[in-house]
Amino acid sequence: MIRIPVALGDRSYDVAIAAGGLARAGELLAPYLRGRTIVVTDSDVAATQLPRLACPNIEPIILPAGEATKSWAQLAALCDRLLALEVERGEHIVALGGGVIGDLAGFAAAIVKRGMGFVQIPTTLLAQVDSSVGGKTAINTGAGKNLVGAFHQPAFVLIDPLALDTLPARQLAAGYAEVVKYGLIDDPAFFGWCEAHGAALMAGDADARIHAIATSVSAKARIVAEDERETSGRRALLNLGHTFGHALEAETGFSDRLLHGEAVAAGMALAFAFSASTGRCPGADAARVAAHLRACGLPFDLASAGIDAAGATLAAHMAHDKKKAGGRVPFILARGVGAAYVDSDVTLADIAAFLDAGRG
Ligand SMILES: NC(=O)c1ccc[n+]([C@@H]2O[C@H](COP(=O)([O-])OP(=O)(O)OC[C@H]3O[C@@H](n4cnc5c(N)ncnc54)[C@H](O)[C@@H]3O)[C@@H](O)[C@H]2O)c1
Ligand SMILES: O=C(O)C(=O)C[C@@H](O)[C@H](O)[C@H](O)COP(=O)(O)O
Ligand SMILES: [Zn+2]
Repeated sequence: MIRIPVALGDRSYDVAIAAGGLARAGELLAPYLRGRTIVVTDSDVAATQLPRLACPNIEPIILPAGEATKSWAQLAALCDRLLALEVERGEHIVALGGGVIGDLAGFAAAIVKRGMGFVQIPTTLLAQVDSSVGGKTAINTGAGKNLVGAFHQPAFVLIDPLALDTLPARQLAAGYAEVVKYGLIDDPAFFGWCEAHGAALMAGDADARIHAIATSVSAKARIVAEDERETSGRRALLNLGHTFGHALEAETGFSDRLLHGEAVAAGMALAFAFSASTGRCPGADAARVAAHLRACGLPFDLASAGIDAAGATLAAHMAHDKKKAGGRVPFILARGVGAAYVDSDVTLADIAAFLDAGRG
C-alpha cells in the first residue's frame, strides 16, 4: 500500500493507494465508521463496484449517473436523504464513485448539520488522480460549472486501482487527460513518461496505472498544501485547460456529449496553441501536446471536441470563471511543456479572436 499525506494542518489526511482496497475497506475505514456505512454512489457504480465494498451495515444512497447529477435538485434530495437517516455531525459519509459523486457528496457533507465528515473512495481514473484529493466540492448551475460549492476536505481517501477494471474506455481516456495535466504544469519528465507509457496504462497495465495515480496524487497534494483555497495563484495551475474546458462543457449543457476530462484535454491543447500563437511557448511544444492527446483518442482542438460555437459565445461562458478578479479572467498558459503559469494580461477578446481564427 502507498500512503500519500495531504498536509493541511488540522485538516490533514492520507491518500491510500491499495490494489484490492475495496475488499479491505472495513478495516481501512474503521476509524471513520460508527456501526454503519452511509455510501453515496451512482447507478453505474452501484452495479459494478458497490458489491465489492466490504464495509459493515451499508446504507446505500444511489443517485443517477452522469454530470447532470451535480445539480440543486440532486443536492437537495441527497441532503434530505442524509437527514432522514438522522446522520450525526461526527459521522462520515462515504463517496463511492467518480468526480460527480465526490463533488456532490462532499458538498452535502460540507453543509448538512453545518458540516460533517466524509471519505472518498474514487472509482474513475479522473477521481483517483484528481477530484478525490484537495477538497473542492460543488454543483453546476444555470450560470456555469461548479459555481456553487465549498472547500471541504475529506478525512481519508482510499484508492483501489482495481476498481478501474469495469470503467468504460471513454471514461478512462477522459481521466487520463487530468494525468497528462500534471506533466504539463511543472513536470516535463512525467509528460515524457506519459508519452512512453500512456498506451500501456490505457490497456490495463497495473504498474503504469499505479505509477500514474501515485505521481498525480503526490503532485496534487503538494500544490493543494501550498495553496488550499486557491488564493496565491499556485493552486490555479491545476486549472490548466479548465477555463476553456468549462466553457466547452457549458456549451454542451453539461451533457455526455463532452465529458469533463475530454473538455480539459481540448482546453489544454487550446491553452498551448494560444501560448504558441502569441509567442509565449515554442510551437513544437504545442504540437507535442496536441499529438499526445490525439494519440490517446482525446479532443485536441474545437472541431475534435465537436464544438462550433463562436469565440464570443465561449468567452461569455468564461466570464463566469471563479478565478475572475477585478473584472479580468486569468488564464493558465504555458512557456513550454512543464512550464505552466497564470497569465492575467490576456483578455477574453484576445481569446475569442484566437478561437475564431483557429476555426479557419
Ligand atoms: N473536485 C475536484 O477537484 C475535481 C477535479 C476534477 C474533476 N472534477 C469533477 O469531476 C466530474 C467528472 O468526474 P468523472 O470523470 O469521474 O465522471 P463521473 O463521476 O460522471 O463518472 C463517469 C461515469 O463512470 C461511471 N463509473 C464510475 N466508476 C466506475 C467504475 N469503476 N466502473 C464502471 N463505471 C464507473 C459513473 O457511474 C459515470 O457514469 C466533473 O463534474 C468535474 O467537474 C472535480
Ligand atoms: O483541484 C483543483 O484546484 C482543480 O482545479 C482541479 C480540476 O481538475 C477540477 O476540475 C476542479 O473542479 C476545477 O476547479 P474550479 O475551481 O475551476 O471549479
Ligand atoms: Zn478537472
